[in-house]
Amino acid sequence: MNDMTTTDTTTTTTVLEASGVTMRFGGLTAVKGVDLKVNAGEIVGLIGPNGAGKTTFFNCLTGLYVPTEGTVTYKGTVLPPTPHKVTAAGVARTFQNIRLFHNMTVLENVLVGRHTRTKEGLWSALLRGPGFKKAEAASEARAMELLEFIGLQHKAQHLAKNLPYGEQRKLEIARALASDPGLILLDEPTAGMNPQETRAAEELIFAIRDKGIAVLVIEHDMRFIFNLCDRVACLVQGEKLIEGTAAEVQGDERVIAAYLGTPFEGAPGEEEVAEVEAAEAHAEAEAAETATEDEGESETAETEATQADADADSTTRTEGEAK
Ligand SMILES: Nc1ncnc2c1ncn2[C@@H]1O[C@H](COP(=O)(O)OP(=O)(O)OP(=O)(O)O)[C@@H](O)[C@H]1O
Repeated sequence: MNDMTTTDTTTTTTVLEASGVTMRFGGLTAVKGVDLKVNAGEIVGLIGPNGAGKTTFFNCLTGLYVPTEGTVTYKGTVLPPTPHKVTAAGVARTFQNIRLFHNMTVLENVLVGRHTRTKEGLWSALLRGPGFKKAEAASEARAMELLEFIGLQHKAQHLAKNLPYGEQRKLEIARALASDPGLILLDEPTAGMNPQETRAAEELIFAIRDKGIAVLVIEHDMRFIFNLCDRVACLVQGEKLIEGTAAEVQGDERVIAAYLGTPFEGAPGEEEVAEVEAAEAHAEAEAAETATEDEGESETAETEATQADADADSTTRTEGEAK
């Protein structure tokens, strides 16, 4: 994206293509041979239970990790394995844990995101020559435009740390947009947000897509993801379990099983799940047995108490009669 004008979103050009991406950490394979495409104008969701490998996959796409195997291309060119070069190539991202410069202003945070698009060199910056001043003014204008886009222009001079949580997340998105990406990767953009903030985040992501920026988003909030995404891929234990439209993925029983923890055919850890279920069934049966025993005991105690009352009554009556 090089301006804020709305672009045609009907094109099917592939923006990002990950082929056979594998990431191993010693003996642990966090991502196993994952293929994924994001086309221009698309919002693609990446879901999966905790520890499924979603963030690791993002890190492989953005140069934070060099994949053990596989390739990642952006608009047909293999992405360089360094984060700032990936950003310069046109892929921006946000992080699961907000990474703002807390003691800098809102505007300064967005300006930091502009650095890959600023051509002025060190000497120009030090001497603050006319070239630098012109570039600085242009960057500031662009940053203000982005703040307006996310609705934070009135807080440009506030310190980032003083923003409410939902606005800090928005600011992170504005900072990522400042590098004029063609693709933005959002890692849990609604984490910790209330329902209103989540709704606003959804609108913001649609607006980003409408500006011609493709979106790949990781989220745990299923309602959010299925509302938002054109396609959704689900990772389970590092592998892509399924990819399809929101409706296809939402209704797939393997996805439901992955989230609810029910075993499905071929699922890793099936034996362990069966073992846990057997143990739970055993514990339930024992609890039911104990409850029956307790019931029996309390019934006996009740009978004994009734009998004792009856005995006491008859004694009283006998005593009365004797008087
Ligand atoms: N730098 C690392 N070194 C070793 N293991 C790692 C590293 N990063 C991630 N892992 C492991 O890789 C697996 C996948 O983790 P990852 O954070 O990618 O999952 P996730 O799907 O993003 O989870 P969540 O939804 O909880 O954020 C986990 O078992 C994790 O412990």
